[in-house]
Amino acid sequence: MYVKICGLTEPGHVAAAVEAGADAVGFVMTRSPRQIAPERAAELAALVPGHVLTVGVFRGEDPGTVRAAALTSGVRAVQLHGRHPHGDFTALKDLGAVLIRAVDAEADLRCGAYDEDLLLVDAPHAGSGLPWDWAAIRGRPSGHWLLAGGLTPANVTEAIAAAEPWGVDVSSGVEASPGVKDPALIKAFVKAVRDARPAS
Ligand SMILES: O=C(O)c1ccccc1NCC(=O)[C@H](O)[C@H](O)COP(=O)(O)O
Repeated sequence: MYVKICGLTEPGHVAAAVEAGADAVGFVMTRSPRQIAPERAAELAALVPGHVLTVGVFRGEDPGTVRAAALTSGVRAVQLHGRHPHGDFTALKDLGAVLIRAVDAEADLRCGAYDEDLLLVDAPHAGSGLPWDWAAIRGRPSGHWLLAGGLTPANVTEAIAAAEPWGVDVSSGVEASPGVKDPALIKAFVKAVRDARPAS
């Protein structure tokens, strides 16, 4: 099961995510309590070993703005939240980055429908930390997709069993306070995911 830890802002927290065994780490470069500048994301991304995917997170920005931030930060993946048109993904293809389409459960849940490489199915308000009815989408998303929204070390086992995702993503659930990650919670989250078995 793939694990992404999102909303990292500090070198120590990036190190904690890598050490815990995360597959991907996210840097939010859009309005958020976790927002960092592309230049700061570049400093953090430089600390991440090659086997861990660095992801730049955006919401509603035009492709030109996303492209500039992705190039400055050097992230290897771009995550677009909201109802971006197909053309926004097409316009970013030549970046060579992994493209992640992040949507709520009401959207088209076929991974690849917008030429994206990965789908992320999230709560209606990204980064809110609010759980939602994960079981309601069981069997609907296709392809490689990540479940997000209100996950914590305590509930991620249940969420995986309910929705049967390919991977999971967390931000608030591994924080001591909004925007401040807790290394112990990061470690506990990754361990819980590694120990979890999707329901058969
Ligand atoms: O984290 C944010 O504040 C954020 C703001 C705007 C767009 C996206 C954002 N986060 C993206 C993520 O991938 C989060 O990890 C995901 O929404 C889950 O968040 P949470 O419910 O806090 O675990």
